[in-house]
Amino acid sequence: MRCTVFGTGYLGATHAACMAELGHEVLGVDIDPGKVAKLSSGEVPFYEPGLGEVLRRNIDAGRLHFTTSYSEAAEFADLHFLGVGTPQKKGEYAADLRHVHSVIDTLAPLLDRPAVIVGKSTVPVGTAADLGARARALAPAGDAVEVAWNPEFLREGFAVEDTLHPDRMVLGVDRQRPGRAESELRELYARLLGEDIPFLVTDLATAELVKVSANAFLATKISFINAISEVCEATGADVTQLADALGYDARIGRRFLNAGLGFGGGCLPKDIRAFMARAGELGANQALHFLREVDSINMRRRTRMVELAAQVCGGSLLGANVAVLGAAFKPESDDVRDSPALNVAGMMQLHGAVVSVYDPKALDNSRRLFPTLNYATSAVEACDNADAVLLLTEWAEFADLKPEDLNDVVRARVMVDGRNCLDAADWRTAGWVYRGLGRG
Ligand SMILES: NC(=O)C1=CN([C@@H]2O[C@H](COP(=O)(O)OP(=O)(O)OC[C@H]3O[C@@H](n4cnc5c(N)ncnc54)[C@H](O)[C@@H]3O)[C@@H](O)[C@H]2O)C=CC1
Ligand SMILES: O=C(O)[C@H]1O[C@H](OP(=O)(O)OP(=O)(O)OC[C@H]2O[C@@H](n3ccc(=O)[nH]c3=O)[C@H](O)[C@@H]2O)[C@H](O)[C@@H](O)[C@@H]1O
Repeated sequence: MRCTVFGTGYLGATHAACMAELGHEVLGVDIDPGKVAKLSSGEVPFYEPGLGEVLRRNIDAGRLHFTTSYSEAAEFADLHFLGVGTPQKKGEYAADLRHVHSVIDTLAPLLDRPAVIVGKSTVPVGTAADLGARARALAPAGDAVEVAWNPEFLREGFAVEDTLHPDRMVLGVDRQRPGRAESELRELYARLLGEDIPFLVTDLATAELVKVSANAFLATKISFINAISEVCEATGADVTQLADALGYDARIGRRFLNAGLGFGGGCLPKDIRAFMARAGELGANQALHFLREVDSINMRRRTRMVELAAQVCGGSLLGANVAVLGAAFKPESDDVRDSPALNVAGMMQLHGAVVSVYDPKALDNSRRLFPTLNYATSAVEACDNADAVLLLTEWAEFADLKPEDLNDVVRARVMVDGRNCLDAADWRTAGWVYRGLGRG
């Protein structure tokens, strides 16, 4: 089969490469010529484990190409995926849909034969129906253009794995109109679905809500354990052992109960806010009030970390040398969008600390976002003469750090473990002051 993918960022580049991996002919479309040039040459313009190999294998096979040309895309296929960004609007909670609208407004007028547009982006409920009306009005093919919604659930750092082995496939279709989105996607995903992966077909609104509800639940689970973490801090209890004990209950499960600096990234924070905004527009805002608390618990973790850093530096950050290990919003990613680690680093600098940041993959993106911070090329360099070391993103190389790696590097043996990924006893035995978030 042939398909296009509009938007070749973290989601779209992965989707395009993986659809080619399934044996299809794919054309990725982006308005960023730099990104298109890099992808066309087999270079992934961001860090995503394993994606480079899939990209290059399928470019070499002649199945995968990238372009900035919408007319080329309209000619190339009749199945078009939409994977552009839906960031939070400046100064509002609502999602910014201008990129989504731009794809439809530019592509639809070129559609002079039947076509299926399948949304992957995370959008407020009701968007898909609106885009369908918009596309049918603009397309020469009129009602022969169908808009469906197939939300994406991939996690950064596991994007290829999650795309090729999803937990489930969800497809929303316009129940008012006969269409071929379901048959097209069943054919496109056939090699995936063979692994008895559930394929749920529903209406457009339900599919849109499944996605935002999934992210809202995940954010809620994280803020739940971080709320409990605040109680643990007040009682000297250990939230990591508490989470282990909760996780043995199959109804709760241990995953996403890691207390620490909380959630960031280009999705969870914006998606819960957009969900609240949309619910408000629909008159259902009471229903999602709890998400306000989810958001504020999450943001409180960051200010708590800054307080803790000041505490361990003798009560003030003024003039303190602070090493920050981790800048990406999570390990195995270079994504610094709403990174809790960088947010904390920036706040500490504002409090007068001299901050030195190291991250295995996210330094370039960090420099662009926070140019005034100091950046190191290794953990040891970042910790040189440090009054405190803050572990804020749990990269494996940081979780594997031993006290002897840093004993003679720092000015004061103080470790603040923002992701509770170190063994407190190891560090305390080596004479370090060790503080976790919610670990006594
Ligand atoms: N990043 C992730 O792990 C996941 C993201 N999503 C959702 O997917 C969507 C995209 O997210 P990301 O890939 O992270 O965003 P991104 O910002 O990395 O990529 C978006 C891409 O779209 C391009 N673009 C913008 N306007 C365009 C247009 N008119 N035509 C063609 N290309 C255009 C941009 O140049 C950029 O390369 C969002 O709605 C997000 O919530 C869903 C699941 C996972
Ligand atoms: O819509 C999206 O973009 C995606 O958002 C999340 O994926 P992602 O943001 O890539 O990363 P997660 O692994 O979910 O982590 C999100 C944040 O939560 C934090 N987190 C995660 C787990 C945990 O136990 N505690 C915790 O603080 C991480 O550090 C990170 O900052 C969802 O997990 C994906 O299913 C979804 O497709």
